[in-house]
Amino acid sequence: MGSESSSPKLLFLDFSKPEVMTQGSPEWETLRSQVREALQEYGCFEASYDDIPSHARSAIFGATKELFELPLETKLRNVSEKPFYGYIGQVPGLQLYESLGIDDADVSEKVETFTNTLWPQGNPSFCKTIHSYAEQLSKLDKIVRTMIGESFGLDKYMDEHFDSTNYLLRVMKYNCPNNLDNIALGMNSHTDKNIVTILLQNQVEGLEVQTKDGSWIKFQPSSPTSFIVIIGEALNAWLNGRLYSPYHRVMMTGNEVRYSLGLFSVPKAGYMIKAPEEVVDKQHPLVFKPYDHAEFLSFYHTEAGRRATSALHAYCGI
Ligand SMILES: O=C(O)CCC(=O)C(=O)O
Ligand SMILES: [Fe+2]
Repeated sequence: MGSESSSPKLLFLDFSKPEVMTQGSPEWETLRSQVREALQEYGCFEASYDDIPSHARSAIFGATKELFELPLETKLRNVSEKPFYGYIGQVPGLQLYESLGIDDADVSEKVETFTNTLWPQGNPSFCKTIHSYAEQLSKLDKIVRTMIGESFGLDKYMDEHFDSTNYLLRVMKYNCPNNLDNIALGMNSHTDKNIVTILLQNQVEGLEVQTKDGSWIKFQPSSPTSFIVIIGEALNAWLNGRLYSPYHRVMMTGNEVRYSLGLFSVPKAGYMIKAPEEVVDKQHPLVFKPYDHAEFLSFYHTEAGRRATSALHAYCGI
């Protein structure tokens, strides 16, 4: 146990079969238990999801490259009043990493605004590719959340829950380390603070996920078309800590550039994340006071928030 060579693989769950996608079918219920099991144990799983076919995946990586090839001064136009939603790059200690954020990427007018900021003359094919990817993948996010909600008996809260979240698409590039054999940090170890994250990477590996016992699993997809679903602290807080929100990081080796896309479901400002009574009992006493995600993020981005082992516990732990 514990060594990287013998480390377990993440569970592989198949969201491609139509029977599985019919809410209430026996296949749906089987998958729902597997989702719950995977998220309790690892906080993440590998997913196959054919609703984004291979030509759409090629298109999204084409659009991603096109975006990163823009001059730096153009990419810097991607700004946002929300911290860390805009362009990020040239960060000291994180030189390989560069990313841009598209808020409300499932809403076509928002993607159009983003596109026109970077291409004032317009770029309809980029716009369409990004929007249809986000829109299609948001369905997988909703399936996963519906399954989790059902498995905890929270069906009656789901409409409000979905209405209180939106989607950020973050497009990421990790340059390769200069020296071969030189492992380099692509992204620091962190937990996601949002609800659910769904990642797609090009063929270049690098993502590692920490298990409860502290060992690191390298994400080695069973298929190059797989997604990885990771849950964030906001979902775990809503569920009164009943799942596990894993630390993960990106370690780069070799001489190929890694591209990845993360679709993040995020609580809207003003939505109080409060564990419903169904998930609180004697065995599971309340872990967090109700909190507003946007206010928590402001704390997280302070010195005290960054230094805390768990920023969420420091902010609103009981
Ligand atoms: O690029 C990846 O695979 C991981 C990205 C990630 O963890 C994040 O953006 O939160
Ligand atoms: Fe992450």
